[in-house]
Parts: sequence; C-alpha cells; structure tokens
Amino acid sequence: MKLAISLGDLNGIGLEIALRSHEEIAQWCEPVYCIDPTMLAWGAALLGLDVPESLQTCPCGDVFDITPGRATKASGKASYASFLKALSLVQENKADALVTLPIHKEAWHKAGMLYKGHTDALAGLLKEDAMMMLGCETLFVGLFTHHIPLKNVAKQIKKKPLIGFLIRFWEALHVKPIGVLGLNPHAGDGGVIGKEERVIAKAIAAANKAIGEEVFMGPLVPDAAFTPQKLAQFSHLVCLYHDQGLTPLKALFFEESINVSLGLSVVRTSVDHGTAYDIAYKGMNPSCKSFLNATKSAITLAEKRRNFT
Ligand SMILES: NC(=O)C1=CN([C@@H]2O[C@H](COP(=O)(O)OP(=O)(O)OC[C@H]3O[C@@H](n4cnc5c(N)ncnc54)[C@H](O)[C@@H]3O)[C@@H](O)[C@H]2O)C=CC1
Ligand SMILES: NCC(=O)COP(=O)(O)O
Repeated sequence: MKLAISLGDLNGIGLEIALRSHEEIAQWCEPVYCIDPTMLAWGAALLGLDVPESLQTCPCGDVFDITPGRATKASGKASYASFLKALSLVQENKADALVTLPIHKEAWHKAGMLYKGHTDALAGLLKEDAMMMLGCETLFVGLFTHHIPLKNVAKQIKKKPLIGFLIRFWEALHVKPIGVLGLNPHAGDGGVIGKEERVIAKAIAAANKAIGEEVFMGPLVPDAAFTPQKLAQFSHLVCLYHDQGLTPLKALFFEESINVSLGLSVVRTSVDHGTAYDIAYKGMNPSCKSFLNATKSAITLAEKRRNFT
C-alpha cells in the first residue's frame, strides 16, 4: 500500500510531524512525501531532526526561506504544489491514497489560490461533490457548510441542497441512525427562535423517503447533541456549519480525530488540526496522533476500495 503525503505549510508543524511519525508509518505502508529534497534537509536541520534513510520523496515546489510561524506567499505556493503532486500520484495510480498535512489558508490566499482548503480544491479540481467529515470512532461530524462566513450560513439552509447532501452522506457511509442538528437555539423552539428547522425537517423527511429507510433523525437541539446520551445514540451527526460540529468534536476528541473527504473518486484523509504556527520549530513536540490515525484510516479506506473493484 503506497500513500502520497503532502507536507502542508512548511512554516508550520507538518514537517516535524512527518519526520517524527515516519518510522511508525513505514511499518504499515510505503509513504511517499511530496517535498523538495533541499527543503526537507533544511527543515529537518532547523528542527534538529535526522531525515530517516528510508524516507522516500517525490520532489515538487520551489526552494524558499522557511520562516517558522508566518503565513507567506512562498509557503502557500509550496504547500499547494505538494498537494497537487500528491494528488497526481493517486490519480496516476502511483499511490493508493492521499494524506494531507495542514496548509495555512492565508498563505494559500497570498499565493493566489482561489480555494480555501483541500476539500474545496479537491471538489474544484476533480469536479466532484466533496463533503467534509471529521471525527473518530466514537463520533464523526459531517459539515453541510464549512469554510464560509458565519453570517452566510442561514442563507445556505435550503431544502434541495440539504436533501442532496444527506443522500450523498448516506451513500458514502451506509451507517444509521444519523442525527441532523438544527440551526437555531433549541432547534428554533417551534419557530419562536427561527424557522430554518422547518426546512431541515422537510429535507430529513425527503432524504429518508428517497433512501427508503429512517436513516436521518432531527432536527436535534444543537446544544444537547453532544451529550453522552446523544453520543450513545449517534456515532454520526450532520452539522450545519463548521464550528457547530468542530468545536464540540475538538473539545471531546482533539488529536484523536481525523478529517476524511467523502464523495470523491480518491481516498483522502488528513489531520484534525491546523498548522499550529505558535509551536512550530520551537521544540514543543507537537502531537502526531491525528496524523498517525489519518494514515491508518487512509490505508483501511484504500483497502476497502481495492476489495470492491
Ligand atoms: N487540514 C488542514 O489543512 C487544516 C488547516 N487548518 C489551517 O491551519 C491554520 C491555523 O489554524 P488554527 O485555527 O490556528 O488551528 P491550529 O490547529 O493550527 O491551532 C490551534 C491550537 O492547537 C494547537 N495544536 C494544533 N495542532 C497541534 C498538535 N498536533 N499538537 C499540539 N498542539 C497542536 C496549536 O498550537 C494552537 O494552540 C489556519 O489557516 C487553518 O485554516 C486548520 C485545520 C485543518
Ligand atoms: N477545519 C478543517 C479544515 O480547515 C480542513 O480543511 P481542508 O483543508 O480539509 O479542506
């Protein structure tokens, strides 16, 4: 099993995580790291780490000054190049799955990228309806909207797109029951605190009808959707916006969780965290747990796909 690994933003913690995790990952698969060898050597020297002899690279991107903890045009350009190279390895069947280390969105913006992150980029480049889901065995949250300003969320709660999302989410996972959260406090309290729940309820009913089973339940009261009782009932929740799902998920399962792109022709997993500029190149030993879990999941998902084709 070969994994194409993009290094993310070289001014962040991605390279350190990759170097510290390599020996363990290499016991499970053949990882290929998409990075220019000069940058690898320089980054490792800055970190005071050795580059393992067995570490295989696929050169890409420009050589530039690593400036720890800063979002630069150069780091954005290089992280995009690493991502594109890793994706191309999977598309050309030279790797079985893509695992991404974190990019910095401001750096991508400075480098002129129109995409906000990997999920947007995968959707745009592959012309497929990518869905973002993060989590771990106990709880996965699917995000109906993700990288949009909060003020635009309510406008996006429309019946047809939500039905489409729910059906595609089900098709990607085949698990049930799946809880769908409301948008407003107390799920609108019967329309007293907002009316979006009416649209959500109709979308749930229509998706269940189309699937032919009671897969989706809700709209759930958002502030009670992550209680131990609800987590015993639902291992998967659909959340309507980024922080509705990711704030509780990270409070409960940070490090352990991973990011999985659903609805794509390629397997892609990632870490649950960002570039952590505040601790990059400071000898603070960032947690590698999410990366290790993302790698394991990529292997499992790629094996499943292999067995189905
Ligand atoms: N998969 C990806 O490419 C992701 C990229 N990002 C991007 O990363 C950038 C920074 O994002 P932030 O919101 O600041 O979140 P962040 O996850 O980078 O940092 C939040 C806090 O968590 C800590 N932290 C993060 N990862 C850690 C680790 N492995 N070990 C120990 N501590 C860790 C950081 O030190 C910081 O205090 C943004 O541009 C964001 O969009 C964020 C999440 C995922
Ligand atoms: N908050 C999750 C995140 O930013 C990851 O985004 P993506 O790069 O996987 O699209």
